Amino acid sequence: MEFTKMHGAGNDYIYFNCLENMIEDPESLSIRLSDRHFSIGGDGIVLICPSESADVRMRMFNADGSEGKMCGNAIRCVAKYIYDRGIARKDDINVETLSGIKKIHVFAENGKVTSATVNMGKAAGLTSDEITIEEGKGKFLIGYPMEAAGKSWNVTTVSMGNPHIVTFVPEVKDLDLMKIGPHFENSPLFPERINTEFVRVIDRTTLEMRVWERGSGETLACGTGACATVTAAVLNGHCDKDTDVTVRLIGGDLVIRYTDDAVFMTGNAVEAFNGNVEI
Ligand SMILES: N[C@H](CCC[C@H](N)C(=O)O)C(=O)O
Repeated sequence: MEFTKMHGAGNDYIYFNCLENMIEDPESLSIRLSDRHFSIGGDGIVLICPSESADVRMRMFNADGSEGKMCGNAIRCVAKYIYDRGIARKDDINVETLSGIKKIHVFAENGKVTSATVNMGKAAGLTSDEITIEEGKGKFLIGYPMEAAGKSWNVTTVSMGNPHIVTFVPEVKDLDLMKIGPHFENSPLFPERINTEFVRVIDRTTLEMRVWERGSGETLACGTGACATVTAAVLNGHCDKDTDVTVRLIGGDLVIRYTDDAVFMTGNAVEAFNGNVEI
């Protein structure tokens, strides 16, 4: 089957056009194809499916086969995919996700999308299924002391349609995420597991972030994670609302604007290559 390899700020997925036919067992396919040595390689796969209520429906699967409820970097690439191919050649595109319909405004040059701004919806607290801490159900937990990897960390909980915790640290470069990441991801505090962002505040409009993603490990960028990061920074007094904040990630920058009604994310969308794979 034909696939397209795309990335947003280096968060790379393998995309399949499922508008005509569905892929069986996407969970196993994601595990197999995400392997960076024995297959195409990626942070997971993304299926572009028909929708009754939007231009298309996005289903994304992490590298471990688990299905994510929302993916910020992937949704920009889905908008690029359908714009560039004339499936929906318009500046404002709607994409259905497991976390509702998201609106994407695309920026194109010579008929090809280069970047997009996504209305990621309203930031919220984690749902009662996502967290076992009573006071954290449905509300932001701000600076909650959490034990992980033999240390205590102050974390802030944020849902962007998928669950995140954000912790502010003096330095991110020296963190051994391969070692500590799984302790956060699999903490018993989060029954559906958790995405974790480690953040250094550079100034009121610039943050540096690394992420350990649920189901994919450390990725070069996380769109929902960058939105959770700026939300947590506003809640902790490090940044201002209604202001563009640049989140510096290993794979590139994302510009995030937190407002009380919605979080907006702007970033690139890049097509790397096309190919065919036995599925
Ligand atoms: N690992 C996430 C999904 C991918 C999110 C991330 N890649 C993004 O760009 O938002 C989860 O299971 O909730």
